[in-house]
Amino acid sequence: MVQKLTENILKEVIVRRPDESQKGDFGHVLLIGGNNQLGGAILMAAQAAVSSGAGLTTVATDVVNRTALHSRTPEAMFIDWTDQSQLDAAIHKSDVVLLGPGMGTNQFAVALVEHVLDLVNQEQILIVDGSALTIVAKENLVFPRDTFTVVTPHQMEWERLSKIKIGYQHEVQMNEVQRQILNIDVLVLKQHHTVIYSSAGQYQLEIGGAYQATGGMGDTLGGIVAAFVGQFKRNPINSVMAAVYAHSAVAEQMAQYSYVVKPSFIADGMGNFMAQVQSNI
Ligand SMILES: NC(=O)C1=CN([C@@H]2O[C@H](COP(=O)(O)OP(=O)(O)OC[C@H]3O[C@@H](n4cnc5c(N)ncnc54)[C@H](OP(=O)(O)O)[C@@H]3O)[C@@H](O)[C@H]2O)[C@@H](O)CC1
Ligand SMILES: Nc1ncnc2c1ncn2[C@@H]1O[C@H](COP(=O)(O)OP(=O)(O)O)[C@@H](O)[C@H]1O
Ligand SMILES: [Mg+2]
Repeated sequence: MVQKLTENILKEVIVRRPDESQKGDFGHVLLIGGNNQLGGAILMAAQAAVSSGAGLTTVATDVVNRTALHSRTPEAMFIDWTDQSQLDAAIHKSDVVLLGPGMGTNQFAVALVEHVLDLVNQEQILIVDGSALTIVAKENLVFPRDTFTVVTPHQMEWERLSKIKIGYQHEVQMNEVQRQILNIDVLVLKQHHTVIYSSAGQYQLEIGGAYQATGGMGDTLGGIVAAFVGQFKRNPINSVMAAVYAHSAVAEQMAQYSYVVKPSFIADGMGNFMAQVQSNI
């Protein structure tokens, strides 16, 4: 049975930060993506991660994106994704890896996805989105069994992965067997009124709307999810659900005075939104 995802999830997850704390306590997030054509995707994810409270954010991307990253989000660190030793060191240091926004699907991207799936360990959280999902589907790769894995496909990406056609992707299709075969811990099946499947049950978002139908909206969600699971560590499933709710709640607020809501505006609105939630506790 699909349950309604309510705003209560926000208060459960977004808690006051302890005074005795430092950036290392709020998650080191590594974002991997952005080829020489789709750099915007990883830039949006980076902006969203920083604005949603990731303690440290590193971006492994094509070198062509370095200046844009530094000028848009100087809080983020840069790694040239062809530098294998730097990349491996960054993967080892991170608490959360977001793999795929704007990555493209060429041979280099395929090898990179294989490498990252191989290297992540059981203490980390892996989020797979965008091109990386298309690669996993096309190359018949498997998600790591021991790493907590969150996937955030839109309906076509989910069709590629699960082989379930759009229109047949209702709740009974994502059962325990599929979860085990695909090694997915949380499936965020993005659509109008996104559905989230996990061992906690099936939850449907009932907020958000067509003002979100613009390129980069999912890339931004990926950054928010990464920041939330990185800093709110108590219950990763709840943290993913809170991220999904917050993303659309901010969009809904902005849609009151904007016909379309730019993904990067949602990123910028996150800090204020999270403060509102926390002060209402
Ligand atoms: N600024 C940037 O750098 C941006 C970079 N981006 C990056 O680009 C990469 C490719 O991602 P992608 O989603 O754009 O393309 P792809 O995986 O081919 O899927 C599209 C195909 O699926 C179909 N489709 C059916 N249902 C659908 C649904 N509910 N939602 C969406 N599509 C749906 C759809 O059908 P159609 O719209 O044609 O009817 C079409 O045939 C990825 O890494 C992403 O991060 C983008 O974020 C944009 C901004
Ligand atoms: N009509 C809509 N109503 C509500 N949410 C929408 C609508 N269209 C798109 N979205 C949301 O926007 C995001 C789109 O993700 P995705 O397709 O991955 O975008 P991109 O890859 O361009 O960043 C998802 O979170 C989806 O739920
Ligand atoms: Mg996407």
